[in-house]
Amino acid sequence: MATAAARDTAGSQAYDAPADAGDTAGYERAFDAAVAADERIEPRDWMPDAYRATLVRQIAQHAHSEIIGMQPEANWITRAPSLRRKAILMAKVQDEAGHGLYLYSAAETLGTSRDELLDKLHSGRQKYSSIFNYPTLTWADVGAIGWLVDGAAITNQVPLCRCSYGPYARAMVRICKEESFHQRQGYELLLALSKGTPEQHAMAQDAVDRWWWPSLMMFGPPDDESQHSAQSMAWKIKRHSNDELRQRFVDICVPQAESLGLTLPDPDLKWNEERGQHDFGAIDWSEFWDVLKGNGPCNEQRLTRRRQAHEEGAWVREAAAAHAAKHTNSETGAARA
Ligand SMILES: CC(C)(COP(=O)(O)OP(=O)(O)OC[C@H]1O[C@@H](n2cnc3c(N)ncnc32)[C@H](O)[C@@H]1OP(=O)(O)O)[C@@H](O)C(=O)NCCC(=O)NCCSC(=O)Cc1ccccc1
Repeated sequence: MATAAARDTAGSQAYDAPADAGDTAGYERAFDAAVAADERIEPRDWMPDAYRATLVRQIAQHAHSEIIGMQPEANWITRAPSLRRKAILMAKVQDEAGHGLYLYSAAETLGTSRDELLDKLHSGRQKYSSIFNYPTLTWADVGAIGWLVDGAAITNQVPLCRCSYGPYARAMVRICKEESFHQRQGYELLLALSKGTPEQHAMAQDAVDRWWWPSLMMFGPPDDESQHSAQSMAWKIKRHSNDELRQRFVDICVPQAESLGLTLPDPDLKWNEERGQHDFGAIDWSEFWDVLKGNGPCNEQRLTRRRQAHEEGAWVREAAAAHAAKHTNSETGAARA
């Protein structure tokens, strides 16, 4: 059997599949053995239908989050306080579009088309991250998104670089590198505000107060309410539970908040010597489920804008398809001649 590294360079190839193509139990055993041995599953490998469906669900939701996630920050591009900040923010928002595209491509390797996924997003049949249903009220929110939202995204996504499905795992490597830059720019932006005038400091604190709890919700429901975690962890799609990653994020943020000179809005947040981790207050899960149902402050605005952008982009898709067809025809013509 090829090692994960060898398979990464070799591209798509089947793991040790049974000789008899009708031997479903044999395929299942080979798939389970490949997952147990930490091998990568590649697009042409046999995989259980439910594994494929779980990946499409998660990767599509992830891709949609990147694309919808462009909106809250793009809201501030025209109002960035300096040319430097504007250039950084434009680069960040462009990176997010790129992440969405890698992820849609990864989902396409599972036999689902991008049109189908976008249609499901636009009709509300597939989700995107709850976090992007909150408004960006001040410039400091751009910093809070970078520090907290990108910070939470990295904490969740670094383990996904070891996901059992090859195309998703490989997409995550580059995405995590770029998210790391995003997180640092958010931290640096908040630090500048925190050390600025009393008004700027207050604006930074207010942004952190509003984004802290929704950032903790990004990791998903508590483990005992997470319907997909057990199976996704058995398949090594997810490597850690929602609560484990949430705890890791809290422990990372506490010293960073101190260095920023900002406080986290949780009176119950304190170091637990025995556990070697921070205790933190109760999350308002009713708010989370309500946002998922479409009742967050910006759900309607985000989806309306997305549908509108898709319609406005129709001519670009048509022109690209016409160009590709012309190119293919002229190549075919050249080959005939
Ligand atoms: C951990 C989890 C999100 C959820 O674990 P699972 O095992 O999949 O589910 P579980 O059983 O625990 O949940 C039960 C139900 O609840 C749903 N649900 C749960 N949580 C959420 C939520 N927060 N929002 C909305 N829905 C949520 C879940 O889908 C399921 O519903 P379903 O049955 O599908 O209808 C997982 O899918 C994952 O790691 N995804 C990849 C990472 C990813 O997508 N990152 C996105 C942010 S990227 C970013 O931020 C970059 C950026 C930064 C700045 C600016 C711009 C861009």
